Amino acid sequence: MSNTAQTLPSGRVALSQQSPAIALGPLDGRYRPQTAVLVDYLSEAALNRERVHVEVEWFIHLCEQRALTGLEPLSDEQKSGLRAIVADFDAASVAELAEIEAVTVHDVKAVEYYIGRRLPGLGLEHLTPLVHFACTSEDINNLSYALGIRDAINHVWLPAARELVAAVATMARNAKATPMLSHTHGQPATPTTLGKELAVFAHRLGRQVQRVADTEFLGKLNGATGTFAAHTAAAPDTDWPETSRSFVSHLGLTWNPLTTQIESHDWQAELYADMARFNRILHNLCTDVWSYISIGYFHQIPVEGATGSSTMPHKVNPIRFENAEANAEISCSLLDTLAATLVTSRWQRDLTDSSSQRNIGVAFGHSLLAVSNVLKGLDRLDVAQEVLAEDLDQNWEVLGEAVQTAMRAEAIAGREGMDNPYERLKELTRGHRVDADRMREFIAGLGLSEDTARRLSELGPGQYTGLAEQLVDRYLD
Ligand SMILES: O=C(O)C[C@H](Nc1ncnc2c1ncn2[C@@H]1O[C@H](COP(=O)(O)O)[C@@H](O)[C@H]1O)C(=O)O
Repeated sequence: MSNTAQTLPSGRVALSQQSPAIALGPLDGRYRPQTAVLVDYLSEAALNRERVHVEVEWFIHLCEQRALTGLEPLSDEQKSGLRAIVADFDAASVAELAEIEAVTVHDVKAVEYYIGRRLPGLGLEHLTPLVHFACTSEDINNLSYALGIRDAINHVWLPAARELVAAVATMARNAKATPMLSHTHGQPATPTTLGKELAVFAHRLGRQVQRVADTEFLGKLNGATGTFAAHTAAAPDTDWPETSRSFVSHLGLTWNPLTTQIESHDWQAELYADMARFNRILHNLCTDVWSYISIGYFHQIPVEGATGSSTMPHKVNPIRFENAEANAEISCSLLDTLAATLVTSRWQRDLTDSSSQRNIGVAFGHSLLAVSNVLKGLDRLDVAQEVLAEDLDQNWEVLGEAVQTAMRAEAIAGREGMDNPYERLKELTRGHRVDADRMREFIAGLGLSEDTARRLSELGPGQYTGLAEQLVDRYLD
């Protein structure tokens, strides 16, 4: 249903009819400055440009391979003329394709005609039947998507994700020796360091980034039902599987030899599962940092001129982390849907993948937005050392674990009087606040060996951080 009226029934201006066009979705509207970079790889226009690219390269490949009687390798001039169709693809090309597609009602057929229109200018009119030769649309589509997704990953998503991992790792190193009370189950627990906790996130995110970087981008070109039927009917003497393999490899993709009409999309499902996992770990980082901000462990550095709350002037809200949470969730829901549905296609094909793959850029865009907001948010955090120290000092009972474990070691070494260590510490600490004096007095009265007693007496909650600092040094990449 289209609404072409300039005015709505309410008398309001029809925003849908304004020029320049007003976006429906936030990625092309409010958030466009952060996400426009993906338009070059994952927009419909980029898909069509990639389709032109694949058709042109297949045309050149068939000539180079002399795959049909009468074909000769093209001259350098002819090849660069063909490749210029791809290089020069612009807004006018988008409009022309739309005009052709309005007639064909078939997007890939429109690309074929678009290229065909340009062959006379290159002295190649006699080779018009070679455009889209023996191809089904999916031969072109799967390769075009694989190339667009690969480039979006390599040129956009991975650099952003790596920048984020590096930023978290830098924060982790800077805070590797900053003691912090832990909160397992939300309750005071064995202290750690802020840096070690951030290192966990850098490590986790880094693993997912590596999985994404290792993605195998598969492609196929084998005709309407994956059998090279049309190819062999037309030219039985050509080694079509090899011609297909060398073509797909020449594009920089991994050849998939066994498919139905469609490339099975399993590699996409694998990639989206990894990206979704990255988003979820990022979401976990956001909610942890948000919580640390809320209990004062981080100060947020106010942005000059910015407003926190429209009514409460004192506030600096953690909006970057909240925005990232929402965008990570939306990205995950799209990635999950794509991963779950793309692996299924009825019999030799149904067209659901065509419609759902049009949202790949949206899924990537929301993930990119989440990453960009976390980067901005982290950049405006200061560690509130005094709050961290004060919280540790209020929770001396967390040393109960240290004392009971040292007592066990003493008992195993044969020292008398070390009975029921856990129970004795439980009696002292469970549900009670224990201050420094009480804990030290208790330790002094235990009858520990001189060495252990000295070591424990030097321990406060701020020193009971185990190997946290060394773990950051040794294991954070
Ligand atoms: O090579 C072929 O085309 C073979 C054909 N299968 C198709 N394969 C790929 N694309 C096809 C197919 N069929 C339609 N279309 C065109 O896909 C477009 C779907 O539009 P949208 O739902 O917006 O993604 C829209 O442009 C459709 O016209 C078959 O019969 O098996």
